[in-house]
Amino acid sequence: MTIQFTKMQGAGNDYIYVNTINQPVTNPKELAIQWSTYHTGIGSDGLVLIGPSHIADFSMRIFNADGSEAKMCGNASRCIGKYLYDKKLTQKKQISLETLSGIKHLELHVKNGAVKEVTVDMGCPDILEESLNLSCPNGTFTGTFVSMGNPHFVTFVEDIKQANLPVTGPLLEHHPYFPDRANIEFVQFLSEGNARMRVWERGSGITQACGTGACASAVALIAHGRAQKGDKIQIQMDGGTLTIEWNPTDNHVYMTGNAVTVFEGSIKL
Ligand SMILES: N[C@@H](CCC[C@H](N)C(=O)O)C(=O)O
Repeated sequence: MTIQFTKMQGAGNDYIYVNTINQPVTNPKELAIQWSTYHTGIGSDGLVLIGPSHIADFSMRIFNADGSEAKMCGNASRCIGKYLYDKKLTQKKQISLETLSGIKHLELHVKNGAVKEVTVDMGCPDILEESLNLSCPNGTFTGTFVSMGNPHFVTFVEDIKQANLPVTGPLLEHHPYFPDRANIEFVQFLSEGNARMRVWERGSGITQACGTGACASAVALIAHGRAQKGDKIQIQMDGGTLTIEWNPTDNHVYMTGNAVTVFEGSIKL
C-alpha cells in the first residue's frame, strides 16, 4: 500500500503531513521514527496526521522523530491551515483545529489564492515556575517552566553562540525534574520586542524552530520584564522568525508566521 504525503515547513521546522481522512494510518509512532530518519527515510522533525473531528473543523496529531506523541505543535498548526486551504479541503479562512491540548483557532492570510501566513490563537500560557534552577553535570541552568499545552524550559543566555545545544539540550530534556521530559529553549534578549532563540525539542533534538517554544520564550521574556503584554515580539530562530503577542485582553498568546509546502510524495507502507 502507498501513502501520499506532503512535506511542509514553518520557520524551517519540517514535518511529513498525511491526510488520514482518506488514508488511515494505524501505526503512526513506528512510521514517525522510520520516515523522519534522514538517509533511510524521508527526513523530517516528525509526522503530522490531519484528520476529521466531531468538535472542530479538523484534527491534528503530532509525533516527534522518536515516535513520541506531543499534545501541541505551533508550526504544524500553521502548516495544516495552508494544507487544508491550498488543497481545497476547506474554503474557510478561520479554521478550528482539535489537538490533544484543546481546540485551536487558525486565521489564514491568503495572497493570490494561496496561504502565505497563519495566525494561531495558542490559548492561555501556564507559567509553572517563573525561576527554576536545574543542575546538570555541565552546570546549573536557571529558566522559566512554561506550558503552552506542551512543556517548555526557557533559559536566558548572554550570547546564543555560547549555548551548547547538543550537550545541554538532552541533559535538560531528560532532567529528573521533568518526568515527561521538556522542550528546551535558549533565549538571548536583543532589544525590547526582539530575541534570538535556539531550541532543543523533546523527541526531535535540535530543530530550526519551534512555534510553542517561541510562544513560551515570549511569555518568559514578559514574565521577566523584558517585554510587555500586547507587544508584537519577534522571536528569531535558526529557520525563521515568528511574531508572538500575549494579548492583555483575553490573556491568549497569538503566533503568526509562514507556512510552506516543500514537496509532495508517496511512500510504500
Ligand atoms: N515543533 C513544535 C513542537 C513539537 C512537539 C514538541 N517537540 C513536544 O514534544 O512537545 C512546535 O512548533 O510547537
